[in-house]
Amino acid sequence: MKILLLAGDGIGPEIMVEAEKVLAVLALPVTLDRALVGGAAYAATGHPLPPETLDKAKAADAILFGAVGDPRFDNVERHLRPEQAILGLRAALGLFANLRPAKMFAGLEDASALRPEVASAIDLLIVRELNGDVYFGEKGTRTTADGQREGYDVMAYSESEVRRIAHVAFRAAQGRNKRLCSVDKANVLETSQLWRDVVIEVAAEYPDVTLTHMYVDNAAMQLVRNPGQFDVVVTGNLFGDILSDQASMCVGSIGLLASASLSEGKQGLYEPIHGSAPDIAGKGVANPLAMILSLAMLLRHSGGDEASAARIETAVAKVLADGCRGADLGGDMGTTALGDAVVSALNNQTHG
Ligand SMILES: NC(=O)C1=CN([C@@H]2O[C@H](COP(=O)(O)OP(=O)(O)OC[C@H]3O[C@@H](n4cnc5c(N)ncnc54)[C@H](O)[C@@H]3O)[C@@H](O)[C@H]2O)C=CC1
Ligand SMILES: CC(C)CC(=O)C(=O)O
Ligand SMILES: [Mg+2]
Repeated sequence: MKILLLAGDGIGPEIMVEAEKVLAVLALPVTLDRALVGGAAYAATGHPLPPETLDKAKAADAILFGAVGDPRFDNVERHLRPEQAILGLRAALGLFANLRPAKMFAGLEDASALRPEVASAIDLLIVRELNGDVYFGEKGTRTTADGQREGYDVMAYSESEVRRIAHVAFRAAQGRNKRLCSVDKANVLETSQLWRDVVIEVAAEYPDVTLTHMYVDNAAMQLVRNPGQFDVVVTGNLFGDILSDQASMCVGSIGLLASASLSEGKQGLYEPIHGSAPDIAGKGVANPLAMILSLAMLLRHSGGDEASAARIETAVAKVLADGCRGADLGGDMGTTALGDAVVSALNNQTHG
């Protein structure tokens, strides 16, 4: 398997080092390559997603992605901002299905933003559509009749876009607890009414899955009130982006949530759900566990290597159960120490 490592900027390179250490311990028959992306690529080449990076991404079986978003370049033209690199990769590679699992790790209940007895029930999967919605609709600024500037971003979903993400979500629910909650804003948005109609059509093919619908404002509230009610949640790009950051604090930290971005084929991009965290970049305190868990998702989904994925997840669970905590979880372990702890847990597995 050819894996492309795109560390990016901010904390991206710091956490990528820890994932590479984990990969080295597993000693798998993989070929690694690297390329610049985001702020690092913009600084070196004047573009956040240079052609050579895109070519390498297209040729890879899987991409492990750190993060992009460098405030030094916040004021460059929008299409050259570091964040455009990840949006460009998602579009160019057809990565329409973003899987964002959130599960409570044993022993971490005290770190949740919720009461421990509420948090302990969390085991959900957000299936976020990743190629459409306001992020990819027509956008711009125009002048209103009364001479003001007005910004606009068109929210649009076609039937086929909704259908293909609905199938991913129903299949995921079949492999879990057979409950799917579709989150929309169908009381207000035409896009959401079509979304809901198509999801209901697709449901006919999955009679073993119980489908419910929830408005996104209620979903945000229910995620905090009673997150244990959710099994699989399917939603659009914007709502999924927001709800998954919220879900991360329900299980303790944004530094724990991994994701897989999948296309119709076997290729996938794997990244933590968080961004480049400029406020802590360079300080050695970023939590690398979401990055390491993203590697596990890569090995499972693109590599078909369930055993190695499970080993990594078991090692991370062990490290957390042993009380290892970074600053985000109220502890004092740095990025390197946390990566070392996972490596050590993996080595101990190997040696019985
Ligand atoms: N896929 C990507 O590369 C993404 C990029 N971004 C970009 O990242 C930049 C920063 O965005 P923010 O809104 O600040 O979101 P962020 O997710 O980077 O950070 C939000 C907060 O969470 C903390 N945090 C994030 N990851 C952490 C980790 N692994 N360990 C400990 N603490 C962690 C940060 O220190 C910060 O206080 C922006 O330029 C944004 O556009 C945001 C989300 C995703
Ligand atoms: C840079 C953003 C478009 C990405 C984001 O916030 C996310 O995918 O979670
Ligand atoms: Mg986000």
